[in-house]
Amino acid sequence: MENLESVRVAVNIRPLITTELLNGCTDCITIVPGEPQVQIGSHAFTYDYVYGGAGSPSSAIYDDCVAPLVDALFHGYNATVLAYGQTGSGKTYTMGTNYTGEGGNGGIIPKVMENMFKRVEATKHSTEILIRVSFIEIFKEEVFDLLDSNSAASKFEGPSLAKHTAPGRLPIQIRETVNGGITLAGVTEAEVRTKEEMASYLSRGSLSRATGSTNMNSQSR
Ligand SMILES: Nc1ncnc2c1ncn2[C@@H]1O[C@H](COP(=O)(O)OP(=O)(O)OP(=O)(O)O)[C@@H](O)[C@H]1O
Repeated sequence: MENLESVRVAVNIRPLITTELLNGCTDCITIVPGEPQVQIGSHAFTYDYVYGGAGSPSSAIYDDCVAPLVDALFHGYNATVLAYGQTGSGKTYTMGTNYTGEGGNGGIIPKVMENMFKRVEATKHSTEILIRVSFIEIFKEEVFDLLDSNSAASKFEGPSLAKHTAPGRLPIQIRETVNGGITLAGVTEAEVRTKEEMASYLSRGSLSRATGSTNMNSQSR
């Protein structure tokens, strides 16, 4: 039955970070043993998976939740992995979108890249596969192309500067296609042939993000 569900929800509980410990914060979530269920006070919430804390190790997220989607891609399906949570809850860390190219491959996206190209390599004699990447940021209800080399954001030289809204960045337009789909007009779709090439777009786009640093997320950048 589980595989028939097209949407599955996993919770990744992060440990308290140093500033929280210094402020005397304590864990408020307990995991119901043997169940994908967490308890906060008198409220219990059930998900498809629970990682971190006393749940399954976070390192299992890719194999459990994402590897089947990568497999499905090669069978012609679309797949989306969406990280949702308040600021500082661990979305960037879990997804791996603070990628610098040096180590730190624990996030979901670096693992997707690695496994996609393994698959491409294994099937290259029988199948031709075209991979294109886009990297956008939705910031204050506008969409920005993080791979646009003409954009002011991409010309920023370091991650510390990239924390601020880039002046002069032009948002891209969201349009509806004739058949009712949604398209991002003119968004960069870069063709990539190797994992390294794709990783360079991820690290370039990561540096161009304008997302503000907050007290809760500043250590992840
Ligand atoms: N599973 C984890 N294990 C250890 N540290 C973590 C984990 N998840 C997040 N952190 C740390 O918690 C802090 C906040 O995480 P992160 O920046 O990923 O949050 P975020 O949800 O992306 O925030 P924002 O929405 O503001 O961008 C960072 O210091 C990060 O290194």
